[in-house]
Amino acid sequence: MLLHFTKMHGLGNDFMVVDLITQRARFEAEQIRALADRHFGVGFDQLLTVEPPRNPEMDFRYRIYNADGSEVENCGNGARCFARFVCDQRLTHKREIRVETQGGPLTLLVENDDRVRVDMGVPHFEPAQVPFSADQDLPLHALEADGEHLEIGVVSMGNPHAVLRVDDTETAPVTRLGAAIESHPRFPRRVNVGFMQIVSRRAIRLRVFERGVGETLACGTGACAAVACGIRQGLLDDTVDVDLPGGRLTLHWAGGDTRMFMTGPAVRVFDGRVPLG
Ligand SMILES: N[C@@H](CCC[C@H](N)C(=O)O)C(=O)O
Repeated sequence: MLLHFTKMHGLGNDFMVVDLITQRARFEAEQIRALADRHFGVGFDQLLTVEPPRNPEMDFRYRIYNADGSEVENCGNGARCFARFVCDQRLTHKREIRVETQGGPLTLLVENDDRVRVDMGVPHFEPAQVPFSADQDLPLHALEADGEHLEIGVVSMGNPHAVLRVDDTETAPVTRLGAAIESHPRFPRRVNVGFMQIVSRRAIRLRVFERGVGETLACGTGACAAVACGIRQGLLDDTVDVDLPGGRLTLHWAGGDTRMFMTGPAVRVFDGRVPLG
């Protein structure tokens, strides 16, 4: 059987997008790992599937799988590509699209200039919701990883994030510390790890070591997590430009129980077909 897919990216965080409304397939973790392989497969950070909603109030179900085959709760750059995909494929005529994810509902707003704005929901800092093992809900938690004493912010954007402040993202030990924190026993479901450099109250630089992938060129939920932690720590204003290795996202969060908004591009690269055994 040949499976149709579209290769897309959001700031270089790349995706294989599969329409499971007009075609049928089921993915095993091993197949996903083979498809994600950059030498022997299609090559991607995440596989995104477009499915009919289970909840009739939603327009679509949006499922996300990391390159290691694990299914995850949320993907911000993927959400923008998902919106662009369902519009381009004429699966909807709406410009405001409601999708259900494992991490909760998301609203995607397709703008006229090829950019997509996503309502990313409310950041949750309570350790149990991340999940992270800690007695108290603090802006910064002490963590020992790879022989270092670190201070991290933790937050759930539907998926788990740890945010570490660094002086310079260029020289930050992203691979070494990212891997140590990703699989730290205090994060029972593993974690995405952001390395945030504060440039001003309205601008940060960020590199993210993603759970189940490694370092990517951009991470949308990672950008939300860094800005949420930075605002909670009193370091940032409510609107922040986030410069990632793959480009810029703009984030807005008014704090507390308000919802966070992310704006950025979504690019279609090519369409293809692969055999699926
Ligand atoms: N690239 C993503 C996040 C994808 C999921 C993440 N690796 C996880 O395991 O939670 C984004 O843009 O948010």
